[in-house]
Amino acid sequence: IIKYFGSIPRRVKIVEVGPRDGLQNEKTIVPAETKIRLIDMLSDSGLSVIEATSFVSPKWVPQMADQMEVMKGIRRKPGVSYPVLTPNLKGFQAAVEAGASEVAIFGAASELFSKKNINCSVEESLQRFEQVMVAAKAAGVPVRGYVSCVLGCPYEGKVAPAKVAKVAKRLYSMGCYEISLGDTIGVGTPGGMSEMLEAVSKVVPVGALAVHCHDTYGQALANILVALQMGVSVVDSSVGGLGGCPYAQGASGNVATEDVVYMLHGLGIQTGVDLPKLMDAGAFICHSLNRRTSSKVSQATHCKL
Ligand SMILES: CC(C)(COP(=O)([O-])OP(=O)([O-])OC[C@H]1O[C@@H](n2cnc3c(N)ncnc32)[C@H](O)[C@@H]1OP(=O)([O-])[O-])[C@@H](O)C(=O)NCCC(=O)NCCSC(=O)C[C@@](C)(O)CC(=O)[O-]
Repeated sequence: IIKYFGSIPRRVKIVEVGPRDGLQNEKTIVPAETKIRLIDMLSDSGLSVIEATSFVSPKWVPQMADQMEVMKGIRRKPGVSYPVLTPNLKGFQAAVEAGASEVAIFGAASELFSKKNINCSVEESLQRFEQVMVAAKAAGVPVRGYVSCVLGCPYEGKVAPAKVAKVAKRLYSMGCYEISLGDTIGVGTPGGMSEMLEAVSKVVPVGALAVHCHDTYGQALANILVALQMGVSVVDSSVGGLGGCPYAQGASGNVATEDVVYMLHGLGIQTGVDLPKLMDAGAFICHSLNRRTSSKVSQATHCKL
């Protein structure tokens, strides 16, 4: 199959963001033991990166206030990393205290989104991230970088690829080992995705890029396929298609991990993920939230039962 898809990778790393991005927007507080069980089920499914929680202000995101309990409660599987979000030095220090061995800083290509999400300008955020980076380097903690609003902003509308490239380059230059490009509100199309990736891959090696697609307009899988064709081999997704950013109203969940895995396996791409076990994790969390899964693959499979 692969010959029809250009330079599509043979193996893809999936970064599971369900326990963090998936749950951060839930209005009812999800008990820490449910989050811990979810993370353990996800690691049992073969996922190698599971974003566990975030060390942000509990006033801003109350759902993540149990970050310490979650980090202490999970069963750490060898070979699996459990990164956490840290917006500033305070968050970084708390994360390390909780035993985090990898963190992520999160910036945006849009000024207004940056202000709404982390209460500072893009430039101020990059200065804060520099401080986190210095501390992380001293502690030997790898840092991933996010850029939000790469294909559109809920407050500013269209975002120019050059703006995305500028922030991505800064994060990469300060030492992030990977830059995740977030279509925060899921407005992108394959055309916009390819244009944006073309601009970013001129300043950050494509091997250090990840895509993070929300599925608001039903374009996420198509956008991911384009990214794969352009050489990207890291994809963020959320089990059950849970999620949304509390500071991006109207944004639906991330693309469902089950659907990404199904597509990748159909392309002959290895992920290391056991799809039935992953679907069990999705069923567990959707049942706990009393919610129908947004994964098309899980919906179709359950219809057949
Ligand atoms: C960044 C801040 C903290 C600035 O918030 P601020 O109010 O400007 O912070 P501050 O430095 O002025 O401090 C105010 C209070 O917050 C406390 N504080 C300060 N820092 C921390 C911390 N790390 N952990 C816990 N507490 C903290 C600090 O101690 C103080 O407490 P008080 O004296 O009032 O009791 C705030 O805006 C915040 O927490 N924002 C997080 C928002 C968030 O988590 N959004 C969702 C994640 S991003 C996302 O989902 C997008 C992504 C990554 O998935 C990709 C995509 O889809 O695009």
